Amino acid sequence: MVGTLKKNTARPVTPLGILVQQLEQIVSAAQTESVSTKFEASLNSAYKLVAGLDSYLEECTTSESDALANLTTKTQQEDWSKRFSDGETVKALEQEMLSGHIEGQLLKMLVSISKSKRVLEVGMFTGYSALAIAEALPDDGYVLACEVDEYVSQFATDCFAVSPHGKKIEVRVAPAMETMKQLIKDGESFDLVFVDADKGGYIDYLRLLLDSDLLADDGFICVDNTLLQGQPYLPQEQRTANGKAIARFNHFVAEEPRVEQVLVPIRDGLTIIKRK
Ligand SMILES: C[S@@+](CC[C@H](N)C(=O)[O-])C[C@H]1O[C@@H](n2cnc3c(N)ncnc32)[C@H](O)[C@@H]1O
Repeated sequence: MVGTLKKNTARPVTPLGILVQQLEQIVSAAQTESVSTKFEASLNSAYKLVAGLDSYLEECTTSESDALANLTTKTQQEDWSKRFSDGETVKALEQEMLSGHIEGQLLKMLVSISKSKRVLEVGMFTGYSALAIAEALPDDGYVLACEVDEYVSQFATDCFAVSPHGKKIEVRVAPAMETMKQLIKDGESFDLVFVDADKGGYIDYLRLLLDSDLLADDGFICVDNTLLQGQPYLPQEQRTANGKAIARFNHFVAEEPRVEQVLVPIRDGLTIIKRK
């Protein structure tokens, strides 16, 4: 039946998305204020410059697979706040956590260019990035996804089952730090580690990766949300707990002599890190 499924609209969670929303409000306020025609024209021009960017990136980037598009729709249709209030998820989750088309395609490119075969994901949610990465891996490639929440883990596993690449993904439901320590004991190592879980844990995850053999010698790490809605460079009093954690993490990375890194301003910021 058409029209019975709920599709929530995502709120902006990237510096660009927030800027577009703020400019929208200023453009609309300018219509009721007596501003000069020249000022209004410059404002509209600034608004168009930023408002068109995300959809242009979508247009110019290789399309996502049907499996990834369906996973996104399913994630948008879920009532995450009810799942949490009903006690089905252990954490308050939201559709905005899903990385999506552009970042997913970047991860796919990195996997395929680096010829990675084994990928560790720290923080899976409904599985968008895990499945995107799996799509770029060879047939014998492997993704181990760490996720603490049983509900999303099952949600993702159901989505993986309808993709031919789903068989490359193993999910471990436990705090990621526990899983990573066990993997070290088991002598496992990975070509790429994608960190996208609790922001307060980022420094510990990175330390563990650098102090152990969990990251292969020529492996690399991608860390998500390192722009955290602009909070790390905005005045300190505007920072949430996650904003403070990311500001500390970015500083830690910048001061860590064993690595080189680049913060790519895609979506909410993605830092790519490798050993020197
Ligand atoms: C931002 S979402 C991941 C999004 C996903 N990588 C994607 O691209 O669609 C973060 C996920 O990390 C999980 N998480 C948070 N803390 C965790 C922990 N300590 N160990 C494992 N997973 C954790 C949350 O339950 C949530 O599903």
